[in-house]
Amino acid sequence: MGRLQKILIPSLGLVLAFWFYSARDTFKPEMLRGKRVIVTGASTGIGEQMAYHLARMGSHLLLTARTEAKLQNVVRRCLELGAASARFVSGTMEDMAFAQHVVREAQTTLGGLDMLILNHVGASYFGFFDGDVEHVRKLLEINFLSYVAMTTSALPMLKESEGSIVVVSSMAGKVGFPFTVPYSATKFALDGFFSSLRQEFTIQSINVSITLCILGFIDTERAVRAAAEVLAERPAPRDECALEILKGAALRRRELYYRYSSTRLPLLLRDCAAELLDYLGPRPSPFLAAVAAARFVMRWRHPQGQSGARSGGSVPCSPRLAAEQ
Ligand SMILES: NC(=O)C1=CN([C@@H]2O[C@H](COP(=O)(O)OP(=O)(O)OC[C@H]3O[C@@H](n4cnc5c(N)ncnc54)[C@H](OP(=O)(O)O)[C@@H]3O)[C@@H](O)[C@H]2O)C=CC1
Ligand SMILES: C[C@H](CCC(=O)O)[C@H]1CC[C@H]2[C@@H]3C(=O)C[C@@H]4C[C@H](O)CC[C@]4(C)[C@H]3CC[C@]12C
Repeated sequence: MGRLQKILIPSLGLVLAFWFYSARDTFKPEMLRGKRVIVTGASTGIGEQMAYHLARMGSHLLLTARTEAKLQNVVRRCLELGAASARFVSGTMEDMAFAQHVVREAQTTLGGLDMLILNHVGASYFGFFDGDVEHVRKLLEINFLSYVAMTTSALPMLKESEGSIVVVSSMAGKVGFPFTVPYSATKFALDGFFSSLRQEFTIQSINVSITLCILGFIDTERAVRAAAEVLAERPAPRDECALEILKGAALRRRELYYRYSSTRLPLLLRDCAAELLDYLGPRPSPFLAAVAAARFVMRWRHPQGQSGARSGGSVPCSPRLAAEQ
């Protein structure tokens, strides 16, 4: 009987887990047909690609970014691809009044809102933190506060439609890596705000889903220009990334990882071997990553050599730079 219990209970657990995961909904493009969607940061990159996918699925689109000429082209292409309707509002998300204005446009032109896709990101840099506090403040306004402002304004419409909020974040919003200090701070803030808000929605039975998207390196122009020479990782395609975000949103997933292998798996490591993940960092190159891993193991086996080994002035020294010195 005892042996039967030892086998039967875990087997039952496995069967239930398999049933739970395999019985989850599957995505169909019709899910987004006729939906009224705002996409921010839609003039280039992942936002532009999301607009094209939504257009093919027959959604109503309200696009926004700063550059009017680019938005005009994206709207034209969306109409060619089959969007139910497509329009844009141009302006900067440094201005919270503009963020709220975009949401009001959805009310007046679309008569409501089903999905709010928060994707825009202000320009930053890939390098050591330079101490520019004003840059951090400005980036927080663009990458975080405007997301809060738009969500707050859109909530009455989203409650009405039982709609969705999609927050495009990054691995840099889950794990601290060198060279993205201001950017990473804004992405961590998004997790804090939206993960807490999701809990409150559940408590209050508010049927508005929040999908937090954790992305790795994607082949958009700006990201490739900033980081491709430094990172060993090959960037993933932006059109596939855009589609995965929309699938996750339509299925009302709480979090989405793209690509899974370069985001979810390192995050599992974060929870059980955070120091190793710190040492590997944003994988500079296979050789330097191996050097960093070897150094980590050596230090782990001989902990007396630890003090000061990682400090390089006031800013921690990364494995990449440490190995280069
Ligand atoms: N590419 C990558 O490797 C990764 C990207 N991500 C996230 O994905 C999202 C999209 O990134 P990606 O497509 O690469 O970025 P892009 O730089 O290609 O696009 C950024 C968009 O934001 C708009 N934008 C920039 N500044 C402002 C502003 N002040 N006000 C309003 N709009 C602005 C830009 O348009 P315009 O200049 O016309 O205003 C553009 O449409 C971001 O949230 C980013 O953090 C996450 C992980 C990795
Ligand atoms: C530095 C880039 C922004 C440049 C600019 O604003 O002009 C960053 C934009 C996206 C970043 C990548 C990202 O978010 C995913 C990874 C997160 C890790 O913490 C670091 C490596 C990333 C590939 C990261 C690299 C910098 C960006 C390309």
